[in-house]
Amino acid sequence: MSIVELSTETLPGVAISGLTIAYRTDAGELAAVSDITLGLPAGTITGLVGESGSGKSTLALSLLGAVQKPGRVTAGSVVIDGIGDITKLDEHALQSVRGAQIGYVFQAAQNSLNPLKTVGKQLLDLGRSHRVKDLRGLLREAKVLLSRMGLAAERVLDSYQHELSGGMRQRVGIMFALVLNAHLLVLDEPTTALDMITQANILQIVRDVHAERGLTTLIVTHDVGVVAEVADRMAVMYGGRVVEHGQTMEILGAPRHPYTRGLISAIPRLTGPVDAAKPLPGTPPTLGTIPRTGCVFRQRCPLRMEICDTVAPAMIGGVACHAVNETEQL
Ligand SMILES: Nc1ncnc2c1ncn2[C@@H]1O[C@H](COP(=O)(O)OP(=O)(O)OP(=O)(O)O)[C@@H](O)[C@H]1O
Repeated sequence: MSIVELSTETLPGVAISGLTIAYRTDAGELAAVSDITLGLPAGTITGLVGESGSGKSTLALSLLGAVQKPGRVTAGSVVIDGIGDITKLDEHALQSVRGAQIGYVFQAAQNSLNPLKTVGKQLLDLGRSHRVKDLRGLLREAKVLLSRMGLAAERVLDSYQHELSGGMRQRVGIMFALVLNAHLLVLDEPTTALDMITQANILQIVRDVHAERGLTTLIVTHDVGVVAEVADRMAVMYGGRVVEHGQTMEILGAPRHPYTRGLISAIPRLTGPVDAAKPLPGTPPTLGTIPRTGCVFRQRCPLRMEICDTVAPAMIGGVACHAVNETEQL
């Protein structure tokens, strides 16, 4: 195996359509992700951003067919080029695509290694579980990736989790996500809990590996700064819905949805007055308090209109907001 050059036709794009994912709770089955339609164009990095509880991880898990009980996909599809609708695959088929075609690094990847086995041993386990015949080739590929990420490959493969720093474990997680040559990469909060320098370093690695390998990447984060740093495109989630999506530079330069505007003006700047950052008033909804009719953002919205109480705004031109759509049509 080696790092391969891919033509754009072979890259897997993803089409999420009308996707709804609900969790069973004491109060009944409640949607954590509601009617999301979103494309991840082949070869791009998409940043999925939103506050805690907005449904980002649930959406990311659905790309791997890995939504866990008590959760389930209740409507819609996730079609990955070359794989098909992942929501329709059985567990056996899912196990063979996970890792091999879809690489992933989940939240808390820093603690997800097996503490009792060296990294190298875990790599061989991964290879065997995917019936890789050339295990030497797999080790070679892992070493290439680890060195590429600035690590002493031999030493890392011989190490146990506790012998590696948080940033090193994170890079090991990325190696595991890519070593089977996956072309779709899902990263959930890959830099949370890392210091600024290590965070910048990991993001640089994500950008480089993405470009070198021609990946399609989804990066989940609560940090708009991370999106600004790496993502070509971005999608903003609130209360289980995507409220705005498009090119990162366009959205950051001129956010249209009132929630996106709030998110961006809440970021403290390095320059300028220290009190210039304006936190969004109010708190985001939880699974039990997401409004089930009308707009999910209306309780915190400065542009609220009567229709927002009863009708969920459709996504028009990349933004789902009655007020914005009305103003832009004038
Ligand atoms: N196993 C579960 N059972 C019940 N509810 C769940 C479960 N997992 C998540 N939820 C709920 O679904 C909603 C979305 O959670 P999710 O983890 O997808 O959000 P998130 O945006 O990724 O947040 P965070 O950044 O805090 O992980 C939340 O209200 C959460 O409490």
